[in-house]
Amino acid sequence: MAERRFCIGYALAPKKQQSFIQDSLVSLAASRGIDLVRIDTDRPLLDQGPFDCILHKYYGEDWRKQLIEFRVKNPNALILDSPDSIERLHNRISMLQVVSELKIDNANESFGIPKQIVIYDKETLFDRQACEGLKFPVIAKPLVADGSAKSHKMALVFNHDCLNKLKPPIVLQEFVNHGGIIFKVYVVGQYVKCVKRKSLPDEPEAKLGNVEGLLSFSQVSNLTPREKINDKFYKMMQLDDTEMPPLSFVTDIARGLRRSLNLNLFNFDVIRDSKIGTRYLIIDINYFPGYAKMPGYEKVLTDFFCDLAQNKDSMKKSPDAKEGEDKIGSDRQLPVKTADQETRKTAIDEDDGGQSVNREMKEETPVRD
Ligand SMILES: O=P(O)(O)O[C@@H]1[C@@H](OP(=O)(O)O)[C@H](OP(=O)(O)O)[C@H](O)[C@H](OP(=O)(O)O)[C@H]1OP(=O)(O)O
Ligand SMILES: Nc1ncnc2c1ncn2[C@@H]1O[C@H](COP(=O)(O)OP(=O)(O)O)[C@@H](O)[C@H]1O
Ligand SMILES: [Mg+2]
Ligand SMILES: [Mg+2]
Repeated sequence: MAERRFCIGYALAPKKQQSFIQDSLVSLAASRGIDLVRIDTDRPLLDQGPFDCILHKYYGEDWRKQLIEFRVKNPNALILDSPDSIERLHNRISMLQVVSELKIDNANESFGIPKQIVIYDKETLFDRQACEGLKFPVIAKPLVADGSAKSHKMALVFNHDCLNKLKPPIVLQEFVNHGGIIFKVYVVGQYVKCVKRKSLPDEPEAKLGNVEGLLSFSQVSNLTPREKINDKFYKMMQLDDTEMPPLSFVTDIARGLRRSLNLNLFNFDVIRDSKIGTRYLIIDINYFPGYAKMPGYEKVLTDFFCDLAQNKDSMKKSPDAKEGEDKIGSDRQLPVKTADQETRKTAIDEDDGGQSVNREMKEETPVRD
């Protein structure tokens, strides 16, 4: 009898397709019975396939409608992830709301989000009262985080007078000194990996040479060294010497976020408050991030796809998904392998191929079925 293969159709923007769909991933997945097939987004989705699963980072009303139709015609197919769940990450306020609602018992470390306010119009920007209680410097971030270049354009603002240079709607978030290092926590289903990256330098380094009171920047952790805001600072700073956050703590947060966001594929940015060394602040959550930057991403993703293939048949509707609701995929997550506990692998390592620690961890039910 012919081998039963699991077909995953992917719909990705060209840049994403180029970085994520590498030959090494396609061939490893194929060797384990998973076919990765490109979806032509210029053609109707229903004319393509058949697909057991759709993997997508693709937007627009038309695409959403096509996914709804696809779901009606293919009730057993998985859609990763639900457009509704992804949507929540497209607004920098709703994105971080889940963090504030998360409860994790940890005696040594604490977590939260930096103090922030949202400004919808120019008048409020001039209103000093609106910013009362907010300490400068602040980072001004576009409210919308839809993946456009514009949505990554930030400004470090040193005083209230400079706010008038900004274009609402924006979020003003207190800048927190964090030693110039950011932790990026990648989540792929039950798998969690934390890496270090360079970030904005602490004040006053960030302010050095700045006379305007406002410093614009974009995608700091992805910049080449030449483009770094203050290269001298990074030379002085030792990325290698920075201690990682405790593995179990990061994993607990990742697990909690995965449940409440109802997403399988995301990462989040965490900084450690230099003033309170045990306080961690989550500043950003991204859907389907640059996984190809994770060493060994092919295996992590292939393992995840194989888990999907194995567990697909046992996936059920979640109790809170109403019939006919415009929820695609959000009612489907990978069920746990045992009734209430399972062993899973969590990895913490350095971004640039440094030391890597893999630990087997016991965790409670990581996802609901
Ligand atoms: O392209 P990459 O590999 O830098 O990945 C970007 C992510 O970088 P990261 O994995 O966190 O280092 C990036 O993360 P940051 O916002 O830089 O924290 C975003 O997830 C970005 O997607 P979008 O533009 O917000 O839709 C991601 O871009 P897309 O590839 O999804 O367009
Ligand atoms: N509250 C903050 N305090 C200090 N640095 C921050 C803060 N928020 C963001 N940053 C820095 O700005 C960068 C971009 O901000 P982020 O919210 O992650 O936006 P993006 O979605 O474009 O990645 C972060 O990677 C970090 O270096
Ligand atoms: Mg970020
Ligand atoms: Mg982001």
